[in-house]
Amino acid sequence: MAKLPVIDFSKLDLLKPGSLEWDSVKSQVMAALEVYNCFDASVDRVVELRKPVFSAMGEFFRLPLETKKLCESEKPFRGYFGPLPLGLFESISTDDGHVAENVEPLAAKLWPQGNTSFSKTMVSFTQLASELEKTILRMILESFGLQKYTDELIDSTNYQLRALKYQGPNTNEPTVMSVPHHDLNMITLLYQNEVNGLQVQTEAGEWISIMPSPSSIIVIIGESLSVWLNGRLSPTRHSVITTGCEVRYVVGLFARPRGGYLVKAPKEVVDDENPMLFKPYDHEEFLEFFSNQLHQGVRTNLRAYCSI
Ligand SMILES: O=C(O)CCC(=O)C(=O)O
Ligand SMILES: [Fe+2]
Repeated sequence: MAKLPVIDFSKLDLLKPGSLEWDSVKSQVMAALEVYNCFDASVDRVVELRKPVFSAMGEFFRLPLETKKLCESEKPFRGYFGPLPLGLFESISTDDGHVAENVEPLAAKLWPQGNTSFSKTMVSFTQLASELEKTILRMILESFGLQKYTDELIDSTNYQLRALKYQGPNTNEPTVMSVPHHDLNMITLLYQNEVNGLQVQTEAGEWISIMPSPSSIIVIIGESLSVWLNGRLSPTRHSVITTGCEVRYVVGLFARPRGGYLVKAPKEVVDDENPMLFKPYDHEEFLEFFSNQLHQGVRTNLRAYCSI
């Protein structure tokens, strides 16, 4: 069975644009995306966060439902605490989760006596993941000759932190927890506990099961990056299928365009041979449309929403 390429990002802090090391990692990234639409970034520094992150998430998800619901729709938090089909899935998100001041109020709301280790741990993860995301984004833009747009894109990114919990389905029958989909944001980074389940579809259409190591951060391309690149990269189609009774925890960084920023393909990727495929759009406006449609039982997709 095909295996996702593993790319060594252990020298993340030392990788500098223009260096030989940078160019070598960049070409591995582009080669992996071309075939797999996805790759496994190996980051040794995340291993020391593994225990604290999953124990903080366990502490959060074990809180009573009424307590978790306190933060369900209060900005900068967004929660989902079921009921979903099967009632198996819960999640909580924080906008700009790399900023301690955004995560601390969540801990203060949930634990009246405070819980500084929860916010510290989650913020440390988001900071590390956002550094990795910026590096990968810069490499992708450079390889399309678009590096001058890197700062503009980074400045207009919301580094959303998301914690996900999947209850085990209590059966050995593979059970679909998340149907095949594309993420809507620019880039998603996923870090999971020992319970596997993520599957991704290669460019040739083959589905592969992801078996990450403790240092693996899985890199997924979302639809808005594909739109911004005028289709130069395909978004990663993926799903979650699990078995057994163990809880699956995933912490993710969902880098997405801020409201007010017009997502528009730069002129360098538009020419006679590559006409503009998508209308410029505002991501927050799209998300509002998306969520209204979802309430009516329709899952739209971004490329259809803004296609010309
Ligand atoms: O659980 C995972 O590994 C993937 C989650 C996912 O696809 C999503 O939240 O969009
Ligand atoms: Fe996803």
